[in-house]
Amino acid sequence: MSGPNRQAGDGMTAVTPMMAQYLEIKAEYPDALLFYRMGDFYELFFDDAAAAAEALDIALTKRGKHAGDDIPMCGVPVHAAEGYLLTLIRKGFRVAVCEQMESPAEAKKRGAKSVVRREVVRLMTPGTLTEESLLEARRHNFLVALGRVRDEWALAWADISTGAFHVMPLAQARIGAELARLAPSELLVSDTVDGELRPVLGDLGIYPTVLGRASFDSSGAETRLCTLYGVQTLAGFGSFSRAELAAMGALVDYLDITQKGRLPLLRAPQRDAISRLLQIDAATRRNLELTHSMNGGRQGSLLSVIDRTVTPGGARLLERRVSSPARDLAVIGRRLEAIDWAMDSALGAALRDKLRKVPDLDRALSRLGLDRGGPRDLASVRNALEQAEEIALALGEADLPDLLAEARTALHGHDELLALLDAALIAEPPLLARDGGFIAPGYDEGLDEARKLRDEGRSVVAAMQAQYAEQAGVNSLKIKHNNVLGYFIETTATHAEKMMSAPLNEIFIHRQTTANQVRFTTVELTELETRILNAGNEALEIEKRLYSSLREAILAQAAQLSETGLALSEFDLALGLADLARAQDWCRPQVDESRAFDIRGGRHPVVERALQTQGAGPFIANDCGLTAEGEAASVTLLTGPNMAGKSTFLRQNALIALLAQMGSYVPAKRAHVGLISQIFSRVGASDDLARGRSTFMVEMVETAAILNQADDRALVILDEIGRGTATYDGLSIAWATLEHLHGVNRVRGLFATHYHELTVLAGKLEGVKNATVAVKEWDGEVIFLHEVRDGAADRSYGVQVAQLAGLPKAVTDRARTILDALEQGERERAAPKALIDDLPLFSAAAVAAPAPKPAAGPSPVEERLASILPDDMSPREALQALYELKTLLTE
Ligand SMILES: Nc1ncnc2c1ncn2[C@@H]1O[C@H](COP(=O)(O)OP(=O)(O)OP(=O)(O)O)[C@@H](O)[C@H]1O
Repeated sequence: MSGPNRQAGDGMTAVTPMMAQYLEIKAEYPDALLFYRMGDFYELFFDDAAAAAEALDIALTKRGKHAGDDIPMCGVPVHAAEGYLLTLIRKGFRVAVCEQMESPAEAKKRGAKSVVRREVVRLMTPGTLTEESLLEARRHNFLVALGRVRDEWALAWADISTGAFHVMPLAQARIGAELARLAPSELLVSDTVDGELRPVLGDLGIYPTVLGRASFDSSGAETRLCTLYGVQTLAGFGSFSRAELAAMGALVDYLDITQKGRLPLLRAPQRDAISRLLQIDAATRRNLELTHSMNGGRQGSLLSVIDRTVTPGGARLLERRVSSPARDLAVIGRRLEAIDWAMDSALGAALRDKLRKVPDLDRALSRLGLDRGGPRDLASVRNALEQAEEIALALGEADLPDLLAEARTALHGHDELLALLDAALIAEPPLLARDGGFIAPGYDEGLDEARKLRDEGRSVVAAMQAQYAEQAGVNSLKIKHNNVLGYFIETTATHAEKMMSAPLNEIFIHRQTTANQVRFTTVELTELETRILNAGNEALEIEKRLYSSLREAILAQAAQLSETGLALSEFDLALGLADLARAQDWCRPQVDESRAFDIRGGRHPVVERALQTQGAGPFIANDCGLTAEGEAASVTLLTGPNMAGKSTFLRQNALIALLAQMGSYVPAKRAHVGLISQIFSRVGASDDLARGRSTFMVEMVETAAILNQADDRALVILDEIGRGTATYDGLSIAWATLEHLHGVNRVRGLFATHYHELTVLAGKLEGVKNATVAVKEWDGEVIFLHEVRDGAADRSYGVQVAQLAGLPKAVTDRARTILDALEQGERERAAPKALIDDLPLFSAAAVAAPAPKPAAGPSPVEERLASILPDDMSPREALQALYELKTLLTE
């Protein structure tokens, strides 16, 4: 065998003990980057190193060989690891953190070649974070699990950084909408449902974490949940379906895996019922920009303009309310009463000042629960309780509405814990318990004693320095301390000579000579050092013990403490919404069982805010009357020029409905909203090429969802449906859609369109009326008044708007000529009115008529249909096939 080959062969066999350990651990975490602790660094090897180096933009080096090849390596210092972890998690990686479980010295005791014992202590994933620096304070971080047992489905979700834990049974068709509501940071699915749900999840941009089916086993789930809560049976929490158990069990199993057996504090699971929530699907959420604007950020969303909360907990409560408005009159009423009180209360400003000082109680608790906290988290609990106490005191016996009266009760009851923390902690403790220095003097006698010894020792050092300086006759002599030598005496080389010769050399023992300095010690100094060290260590030990007992005391009351946290958030939210309502002149909506929808002087909160900040003139308030009579529908058909404000008007009414049902005041002079079950909002034709669908296909898929799901309590907002295709197809589809919504779904709705032909429906269908956004024409130009009035628009003003947009004058002049010619041609051919009168107006019934049966054998259409395999088609191919079928039909 030749030399080089032999060397490669050696490389194959010579796996170092450390590399063997690395490979063994790595094999357990194939889907995660392994942060392998080596001294002060986390090192990554092989593919992990390449991926991390690229993602973190750090140098990729190499270390040793494996199977004859260089081992790629990169590393990050432990003290700066959090920043790197944040980047990796944001980029979608999961990270297994592997620590050294013993010191190298301990390993050596087992034999010279022993490798330090290492273990993965935590698997970091986007849904299981607790670190302040890795989380957004004002947002939830939901880990969601989707369970299924036969035809039953359920979602369970938890935010381990706050302890929230919920479960909800749901129909398969609702999965997309509910996931859009929760916006999970991480979704767990079983490998058995993964494939089936890929399209839904893909649409939402969710890449699930796929677990084995054992994680979703519903009987194992019961055991896991009982262990988590330390109970014999789950009966005390309610009775759960198999699917709900499967989802909750998988979630707890995953926490067990990622937290390595250290389970977070989770509140008792709370069942949410879809029937109690206003239903909003994913497309509507996007379209109404509830918590994110179209460009993805929080800026420009409804949430961003209504958030006046002053605590992170309050902000998260608001996010929950905006994402999940209620459908329950009692719930809405209670929330509105809380705001009524906050509007009138003279205490408001004082309470908000106190709330501003409330730290993030939920997240501090969660870190303490996972034993990832520190003295600062203890102080957060103390500070929150202190403010809770002060707020309760300020409220006194004030007459509060139910919601806040209950919250006030939850503010109390922590006197003992507060007194304990108050006595035990200094005002501003350090982040980590490691170095001590957080327990207040006077709290623990033993600690005070040890600290005294340690500190006295330090003053003895100062005295000793003066004494030695005199003895040696060297004024510049200093006693210093470093981690290598401990305490030592230092002097310049010029004076050292004297100290190294008799008689001084009997006292001063030489330790080290550096470039300019010589260092000594003495017997006395060494003894003193030992005393200081011992006292210091003892103080540290005592502090660590006290830290644990304070942590225990807090955890013993975790459940009540999180109630207190929620109570503070309720006050914060009510006061925040009241402040907003006062500042922006919002009104209290009347919400009841009727089918009313009557808004006077309504405004769009986000557009109005934008106009305010740009100083671009006032927002024009508009009325909207969609009150439905009896069982009938009530639809307003809105026509008007481009840029007139149609979309704004449509959305503002959907937002007012949503705000009213989340239990907030609304941007209007007056608002009467009969309970709404679902809100649908669609905009015609926005391209969705990223998901491989044509503009028109998206529009139709979304319209289909509405026609299939809307009930007579739905509010439907359609903006230019049908515009993504040829004029007559579009008009026909818009026409039939409107008829269906009116006759079958019987919704309350707003329908904006450029098809002026549709306006004749107002005369034909009871419950459909016309409205238009007014403009003035002046000197050939349009002036937008943004006023919604009864009646239909006479024309589109498209050419004028194009002119405003800066199209060259030659083009707009030519367009005007063409438009005149077209309009004249149309008038001469046949009045469109005639065409419209011929159409089967109540075609919802006509559509239901059975299609004529073919005489014999399959028709070409049927043959083609039979050959289609929908599962194998992309949306684009499906659309193509649809066109083919249509052509075949006409042939
Ligand atoms: N009520 C209003 N008061 C003041 N300004 C308004 C009002 N409504 C809309 N605007 C302004 O007009 C702009 C255009 O509004 P919007 O997008 O709603 O028009 P549109 O009729 O839907 O237009 P298009 O048909 O071209 O989509 C808005 O960005 C806003 O600045």
